[in-house]
Formats: sequence, C-alpha cells, structure tokens
Amino acid sequence: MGSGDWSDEERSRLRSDSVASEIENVPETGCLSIVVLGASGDLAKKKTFPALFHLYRQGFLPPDEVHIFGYARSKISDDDLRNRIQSYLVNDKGSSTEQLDDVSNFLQLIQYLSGSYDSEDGFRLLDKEISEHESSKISAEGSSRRLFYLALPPSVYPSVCKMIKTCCMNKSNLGGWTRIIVEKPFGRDLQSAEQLSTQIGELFDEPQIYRIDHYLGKELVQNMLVLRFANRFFLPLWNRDNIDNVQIVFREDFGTEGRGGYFDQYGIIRDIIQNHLLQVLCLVTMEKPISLKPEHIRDEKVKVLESVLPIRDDEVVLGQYEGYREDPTVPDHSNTPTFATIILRINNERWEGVPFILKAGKALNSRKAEIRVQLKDVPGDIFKCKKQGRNEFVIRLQPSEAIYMKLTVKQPGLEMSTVQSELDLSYKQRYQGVTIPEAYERLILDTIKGDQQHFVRRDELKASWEIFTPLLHKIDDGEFKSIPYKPGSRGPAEADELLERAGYVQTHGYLWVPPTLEYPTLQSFIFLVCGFFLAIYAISLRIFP
Ligand SMILES: NC(=O)C1=CN([C@@H]2O[C@H](COP(=O)(O)OP(=O)(O)OC[C@H]3O[C@@H](n4cnc5c(N)ncnc54)[C@H](OP(=O)(O)O)[C@@H]3O)[C@@H](O)[C@H]2O)C=CC1
Ligand SMILES: O=C1O[C@H](COP(=O)(O)O)[C@@H](O)[C@H](O)[C@H]1O
Repeated sequence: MGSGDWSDEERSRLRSDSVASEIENVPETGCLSIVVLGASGDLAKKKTFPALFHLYRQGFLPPDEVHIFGYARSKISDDDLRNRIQSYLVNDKGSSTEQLDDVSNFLQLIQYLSGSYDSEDGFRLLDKEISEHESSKISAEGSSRRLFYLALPPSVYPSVCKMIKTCCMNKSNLGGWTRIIVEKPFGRDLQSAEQLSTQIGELFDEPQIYRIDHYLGKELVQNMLVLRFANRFFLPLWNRDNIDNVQIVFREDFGTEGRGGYFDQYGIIRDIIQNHLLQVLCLVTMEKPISLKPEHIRDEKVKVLESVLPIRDDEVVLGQYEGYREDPTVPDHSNTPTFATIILRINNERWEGVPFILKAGKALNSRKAEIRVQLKDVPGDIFKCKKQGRNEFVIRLQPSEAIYMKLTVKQPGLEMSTVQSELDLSYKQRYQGVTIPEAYERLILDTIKGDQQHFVRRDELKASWEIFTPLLHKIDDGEFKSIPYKPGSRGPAEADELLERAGYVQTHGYLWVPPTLEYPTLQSFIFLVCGFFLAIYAISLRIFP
C-alpha cells in the first residue's frame, strides 16, 4: 500500500490480509526494540514506562530479547531518565525487595538518547544503537522487531514518522517488523486528521499504524462485546423497543492540573468525547461482527459511526469551571469547554429515537466513568413501581469496576410492597486476588503481537471527526458559549435539564454503594472477639464452677 489514499480496495485487502499476516505468520520471538519518543514527557513517565514495567514483570518482555530506548530533545542522561521514571514504578504503600530488584533490573534495560524530531542526526544515532543491540542479541531463529511509541504532541508526528521511515526501519534481511503507536488527539478536526492520516499513510501501511485509544484497553470496555453477544439475556432487549436512553459518562474530580496549555488548544470534546466516549458508544451500539477478527469488528464500528445524525445545537451544553483561566498558560478570555453534554442519535433500525447522552467534565464532584442503559417503563404497572425508578443496566468502568442491574423486587417481609435493588457483579468482590491489567499494558502487548482489534482504523477515525467537526468549528468561532460552573459541582444545571428533556428519569432515594471486603472482615473480627470471650467464660466456669 504505502500511499496516502484510503480506497475501498485497500480496505478490503486489509480485511483479508492483515489478520493473517500480522498475527499468524509473523515470528513473535527474537530481538525487540521499543523506542519511546517523547520519553521526557508526562505520558511516558506516568503511563508508557509503567506499562512496559508491568509487562516486564509478567515475563512478556524477556531481558535477553528486549531493549528499551527513550528519545527526546531534553539533554538528560540515562540515569536522569531512570530516576524520573522510578517513582512511578514503585508501590506507594511500599515495595518488597523482590519488586525493588525488578525495578532496578528493568531500569537497566532503558537507554536514553537525545535528538531533535526533524533532523536525521538523532535518528541515525538511534538506528545505530538499535542495530548494535540487535546484532548483540540476534539468534538464528530470531528476527528484529522495532516498536516506536510516539508519546508526543501530534504536531510532530509527520516529521517523526518521516525520520523513522528514512533512518530507523527494521532491516529486512533480519526479518520481523516495524510498527508505530500514535496517541490521541489525532488531529483537531476532520480536515487536519485526514491530512495527518495521509502524511503518515504515505510512509507506513495501515497494519503498521496503531492509533491508540486507551479506553479500548480498559477491562470493562473490553467486556462490552462479550456481555452483548455472549448472553441471551441482552440479545432481545438491546434495541429501541426496550431501551429509553443511554448515558456514557466521564467525570474527573480534578482540573487540568498543569496541562492547561495543552488542554486549552483541544477542550473536553477533543480530549475525551470524540475518542474515548465515542469508542465506548461504538461497542454499545454496533451490530454483531461476523467474527472477532479486527477488521470485522472495525467494519461494524464504522457502520454505526456513519449512521450518527448531525448534532443538534439544542442538544449540547458546554461548561467551563471557575478558576480554569487562572492557569497562566490559559488565555484570559478562553471559551474552551472543560465540560460537555452532547446527545447523539443513531439513524438505524435498532436505535432510531434513542438518545445517547455523552457527558464529560473536569473538576466535578466525583471521579468515575460509566455506561448507564436505562430501560423503558413496564407497561401496565400493577405494582405502582414506576415512581420508584426504572430498570437500569450499569457498567462502571472505573473506579470500582462493576456491572450491576437496578431492578424492582419485593420488599422482604409480610407485606407486598416493592423496592429498588440490584444484581451486582463487583469485580473486587467477585475476583479477589485478580489484578486487572492497566489499559496501556494490554494495548502495548497487543501491538507487539500485531493485534489491531483494540486500535482505531483510519476510516473509523474519519467517521468520528465527521460527527464532531461542525460543532467544534462553531465553538472555535465563538458561536457556542461555555457556561461557568463551580469546581466540585455536577457541572452546569442546564446539563441536567437537557438530560431530563432527553427522557432520563433519575431514581430518587436509591444509591448503589460498591460493596467492600471490609464488612465480612469486620464481621469475622466480631465473631472472633465474641468467641474469645465465650471461651474465657466457658473455661472460667470449669475452673470456678
Ligand atoms: N499525559 C497524559 O495523561 C495523556 C497524554 N496523551 C497524549 O500523549 C501525547 C503526549 O502527551 P504528554 O506526554 O502529556 O505531552 P508532553 O507535553 O509532556 O510532551 C511529551 C514530550 O514531547 C516533547 N514536546 C513537548 N512539546 C513539544 C513541541 N511543541 N514540539 C516538539 N516536542 C515537544 C517534550 O520533550 P522534549 O522537549 O524533551 O523533546 C515532552 O517531554 C499527546 O499526544 C497527548 O495528547 C494521551 C492520553 C493521556
Ligand atoms: O486521555 C485522557 O485521559 C485521561 C483520563 O484517563 P483515565 O484512564 O484516568 O480515565 C484524562 O485525564 C486526560 O485529560 C485525557 O487526555
């Protein structure tokens, strides 16, 4: 392929080729070089290196095959970089000697190189170092694999990709592959995203490009297709006849915290809604793919995205928290939204008439992300339970991962009265001792395996920008104003009014509390203490009858 065009033929070739060539036939052993570009930055230290460390600890990055290179412009030493990363690898609550040994062994795999993003010198040096590492490690059956993680602002993607292509591709006589991971936001609108796609598409084939959206790596997001398509329960319910409205919500209880300069150029729609929440929406609404092959899944996602109707102005509420502009890197008159509620409507047989309410905000009263599917009222309500609230199916993505169903049951006792309760699958309780992998950890491993299932394809990205670009342009042109809201609040009151207009019915007097493991422990403790005193009493009776 290698051209910037994205034709139907290329897409169908990808459909038939990529899974086979990328997953089944490519050797997955041999030397692996992972290059983190932008190694001095925030994402690299908080997410990328910790994810690599977790993969290392679990044996996915064997030290005799893997070497990690950090690359950025900052003039720092190997040890400076290692020190910067170290505190993100150790456990706050204290690490065991074994864990500390792992940290120090892992850090020894990392080498730092300084260079610019648009001149060949630095990348030639990088290639030389990678090649040296490959020749020291290469075995007869091995191959050379080069993974470039662009933990960088998108403005430098074209020049960095050009440098990689010119200087750093894996050497074909060794076999293996070269893959690149690019972060979001991929562009600012439809036109810039397409331009970026064309520039990168001229350098790399689509199967080599991994557009990462870390929400696709979250455990409960990955569970969505299983829930929907492996359970008879949901199959007949999942449509406009039964579902009244769906909310997909992201809330953070902190502001932009030192990232104001970056954030102000993008805003909450580009930062969260156009990518993370829209990807979740795809998994909630897409039709069943014919198989789990990446291309089959992504074909269905594109279809549903292309069925989204233009966003109506009266179905948007924007907000900006008070104090946001106090960040010295944010302009005094910024109108950038830090909060948005937007209703999307899907024009197909399954979803016509159902509002999908996407809501995201910073500096709100809580931190959580969830999908809330609200069902319609029961017709012919003989129990008068309508006033108590509707059935809801909730997927809590974070924190306290859980899937629960809010439903009406008989209040236990002699009377025939009803009450709201829930069927609750809380992960901490159900899967005790199981560590849920971090999203980045899982997605980097997928990249090494060549599995594109949880990455965004070019036409998917285009369809997602098509949905939001007209609204984003209106905001950029000042046609939409962000309503101020208090930090620590629910956001602007207008957003709740929009929710109500869309048909969402709030359940009053009911709150789902994630079950904790403390209660049984406390209970056992009480039993133990009572047992102890009973035993003392029994013994004293024998001694002093
Ligand atoms: N931070 C996060 O939590 C998340 C970030 N992302 C995405 O990941 C990417 C990287 O984010 P993050 O690490 O926060 O970004 P940073 O602002 O920390 O940038 C990363 C590195 O890029 C270099 N850099 C910064 N600005 C420029 C510039 N204008 N031109 C050239 N180089 C520059 C700097 O390295 P040096 O000067 O040493 O070369 C910096 O250390 C972005 O696309 C972001 O949207 C996605 C999800 C979460
Ligand atoms: O991509 C981003 O995500 C984080 C939130 O990620 P989470 O996994 O903690 O939910 C957000 O804070 C950041 O603004 C955004 O760029």
